[in-house]
Amino acid sequence: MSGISLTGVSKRYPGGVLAVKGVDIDIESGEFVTLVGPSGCGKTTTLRTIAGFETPTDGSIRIDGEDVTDAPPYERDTGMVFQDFALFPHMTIHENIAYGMEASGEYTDEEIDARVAEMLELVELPGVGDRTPDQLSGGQQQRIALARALAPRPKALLLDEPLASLDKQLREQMQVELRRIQQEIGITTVFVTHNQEEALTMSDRLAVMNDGRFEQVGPPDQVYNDPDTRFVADFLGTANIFDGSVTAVDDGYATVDCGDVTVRSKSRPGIEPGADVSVVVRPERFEFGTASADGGTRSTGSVENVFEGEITFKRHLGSSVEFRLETEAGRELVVVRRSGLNQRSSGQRATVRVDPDDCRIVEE
Ligand SMILES: Nc1ncnc2c1ncn2[C@@H]1O[C@H](COP(=O)(O)OP(=O)(O)OP(=O)(O)O)[C@@H](O)[C@H]1O
Repeated sequence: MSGISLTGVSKRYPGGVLAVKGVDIDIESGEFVTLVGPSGCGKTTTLRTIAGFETPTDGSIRIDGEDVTDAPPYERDTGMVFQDFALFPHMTIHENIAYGMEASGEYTDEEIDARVAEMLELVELPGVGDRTPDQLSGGQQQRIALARALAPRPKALLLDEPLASLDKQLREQMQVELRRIQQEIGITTVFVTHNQEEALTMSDRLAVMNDGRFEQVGPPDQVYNDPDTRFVADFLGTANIFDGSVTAVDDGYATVDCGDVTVRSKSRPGIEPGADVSVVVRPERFEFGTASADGGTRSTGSVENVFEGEITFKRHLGSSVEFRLETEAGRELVVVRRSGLNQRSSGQRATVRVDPDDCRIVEE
């Protein structure tokens, strides 16, 4: 199996759009990496430079240690799946899956038949080989597209929003299925999506893209819990953001004056008093308390990080409940707690608090 390395890869399209601006990543053999970001940030362009459908303006690409920067797609040994499946409508499912192996001229008919049968087993659709694509559902067609991409044993699998056209339930089912298949054969995979939940649940690592750059690359829990930038915090999940000015830094913690409230947060290197910063608190990090009983956080013994307000909104999310709390100063906080623990309702007054260790200072 093989890794993929991008070094300083940029892409400027004819006409002038600089779609990718010097991205670097080393994807390990067998790793599942997701490129995630808003529409137009350069995800598809990055993937297409790996596949060889676009040539980078700058930088280099290696697959399995070999420099493929200028190699055409068919010399790169990658399998690609697109959002619209792109199955050949006039061919049977068997012919679709066999296509890449037939085209290579390297396999006997017996080898191809055996491999097609193996691929149909892998995607759990044995026995559909004689049908045509229009005789399969959307989810089944997408499995066949995956089987077709994997049949010639590519070094890497490249997936461009492959689940985007499926309805929510099927999409969730296919997320699990795709990950199962990827892990079963251990193939290096680059997956493009603008769906943050998909990125967080499926990947070994994700690269959050913004305006042609990688803002942060890391495992899902790290990128979610420890965002480097405000963009990453905002793009992945919900973030409570406190903008303010640092008044003190001691013992690795910063005190941030946000006007209506003071927040004490774990600091980060280079943060000095006087700096304008943003503090991010994930909704699950707040705990409910009572104003009189709290009297402050456990870590600081002060009233920092205790916020009082009225619950203006409550909704059930399944295993958890989301609350909106509005403070006197009009600040709205989003709080998520496990179901069953929360007897509070809209209209009630409440306090929430957060441990400074659960607060993150991010860059703009
Ligand atoms: N063939 C092209 N010629 C010129 N500009 C292009 C071309 N393809 C994409 N672009 C531009 O490059 C930028 C990045 O596009 P890209 O498709 O890579 O983004 P994306 O993150 O995949 O977006 P989406 O999620 O909408 O597919 C956009 O500004 C887009 O308009």
